[in-house]
This record gives sequence, C-alpha cells and structure tokens, in this order.
Amino acid sequence: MVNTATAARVPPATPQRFPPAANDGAGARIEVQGVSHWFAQRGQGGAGASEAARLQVIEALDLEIAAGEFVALLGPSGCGKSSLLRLVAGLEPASAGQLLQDGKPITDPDPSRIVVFQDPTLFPWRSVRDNVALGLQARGLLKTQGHRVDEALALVGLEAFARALPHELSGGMAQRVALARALVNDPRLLVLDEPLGKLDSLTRLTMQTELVALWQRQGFSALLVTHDVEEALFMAQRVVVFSERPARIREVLVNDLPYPRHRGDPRLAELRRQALALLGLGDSW
Ligand SMILES: Nc1ncnc2c1ncn2[C@@H]1O[C@H](COP(=O)(O)OP(=O)(O)OP(=O)(O)O)[C@@H](O)[C@H]1O
Repeated sequence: MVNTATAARVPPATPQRFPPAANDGAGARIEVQGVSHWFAQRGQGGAGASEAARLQVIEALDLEIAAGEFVALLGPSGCGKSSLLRLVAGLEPASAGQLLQDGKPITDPDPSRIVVFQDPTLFPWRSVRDNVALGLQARGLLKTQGHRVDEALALVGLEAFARALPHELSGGMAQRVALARALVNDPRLLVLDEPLGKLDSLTRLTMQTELVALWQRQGFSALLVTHDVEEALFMAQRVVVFSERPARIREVLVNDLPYPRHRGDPRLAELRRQALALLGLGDSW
C-alpha cells in the first residue's frame, strides 16, 4: 500500500500558487452553547434508557470558534472529543444545548462543514481524481464546477497523480487526497479528527505545516482533535484542554505566536509544559 519510492518524488504542496478561495476566506463561526451529550449504553435500553444506563460524554459545554480560527482539542482518551466533533459536524444531534454555525442551528451534515478522519477511506477502484470529485458529483455539480477538482489536487500538490489509483499512493499522499476531497467542497469549517494519526512521524510533521498553509490560504475555520500535544500547539491558535469524561473545559491555552511557527520556539515549550501538566503528566516528560 505504501509506496515510499513514489512518495519521495512528491514535492511538498505549495498552496500559495493558486487563486483565492471561492468562499473569500470566510470561515464559519461556531458556537457550542450549554451542550451535554450522552449515549445509551449497549444492552441497557435505547431512547428511553434510564439515567443509570447512560454514558455522559460531554457536560454543559460552552465554546466558540471565531470565523477563520484554528482551534485544537486535547484531552484524555475517551473523554468525548470525537463525540463533540460529530455534533459540530451535524452527524448527530446533541442530547442537550445547541450548536450554531453563523447564528443558525446545526441540525444535519452540510457540505460547508467537512470532516477529515484518520483513515482516508478512498474508493480503491476510483482514481485520485474521481475520489476527489465525489462530493461535487453527489451534488450534481461536477459538470459546472469540475475545475475545482484540479484546483483541490493542486492545493495538496497531487496534480501529477490525478490518474493514480489509491494503492499506488503512500499514506501521506492518500491523506492529501482525503484533504483535497474535503477542499473541493470549499468548506467553511474543516473538522479534523486525528487526520495525521496514522502517518509516520516525518510525513506527519510535513503535513502539519501543509495543513496550516492550507488553512491560512483558504480561510476556513478549523477544529482539530489530536492526541499529539506538540501538534495541537504548533498548529492551533487556541488549544482547549478537556477533563476526563464527561468532557468539560479544564483550560484554554492561547498560542498567539505568528505563522509560520518555529518548532523550537521557547513559547511552544512553555505551552507544552502547561498542557502536559493539565493532562496530569507533570514535568517529567
Ligand atoms: N455511538 C456510541 N455509542 C455508545 N458509546 C459511544 C459512542 N461513541 C462513543 N462512545 C463512547 O463515548 C466515550 C467518548 O468517546 P469519544 O470517541 O468521543 O472519545 P475521544 O475523547 O475522542 O477518545 P479518543 O481520544 O480515545 O479517540 C467513549 O467511552 C466511547 O466508548
């Protein structure tokens, strides 16, 4: 599956070369207002499950993502981070409270909010180009807006691989295709659920930089879940640190370092120390 020889020939994406985004840099403003969420536990009843049979994953959460902001979520495993992403994406309704996009309730999935998961989940029989075209095709926009497929591939530096099949790609290239598949929709919010989690560490560092460049270039808002403290601090403007389940905000770390950032910046080291302490990992790391 991973073709490192081919991967080595792929230049880093250079988003600066391409025309302005159609959304004119207008990222979505997201408001999470008094949101609580719980699941019925397996084998203990469905919609009518009693309090005791419910697993509460989010508790009375208030959070705002400003238009065009990059926010990352950190927290203990299983605390409810991905559950929150699913609510923001509109993949399921919150048990209590409300979520708003630009002042309007989020009730369903919408092409203005695209989720990128850890696994690129490409259709193996479709070319890179045809995988990226899926969103436009599903909405009947391919004939009139097909040029956006090429623009999205160019944004992630994969123009030369448009005809390749997924098995010919490295892990990093496949994840870039997943990003292009998201970008073709010109999203106002990119919801990133550990999107770099399966990549080798060097590719991961490269793609962190590329993702930040795409975010700066395209102007969407970004909400990232990651287990990697450095990744969160390197990429985001604010890092929300959650408690153990049910997720409550323990602290919001503000990183006002300008971009492009330097990984050796002492401010990043200080924020890392704070984040690890908040996650209960102390100074010994
Ligand atoms: N559809 C579901 N039905 C029942 N329980 C669920 C469902 N989805 C998630 N959970 C449970 O909710 C809790 C929170 O899960 P979630 O995936 O949101 O956590 P997370 O913080 O993203 O975890 P991780 O960091 O390990 O990915 C977990 O205990 C999980 O088992």
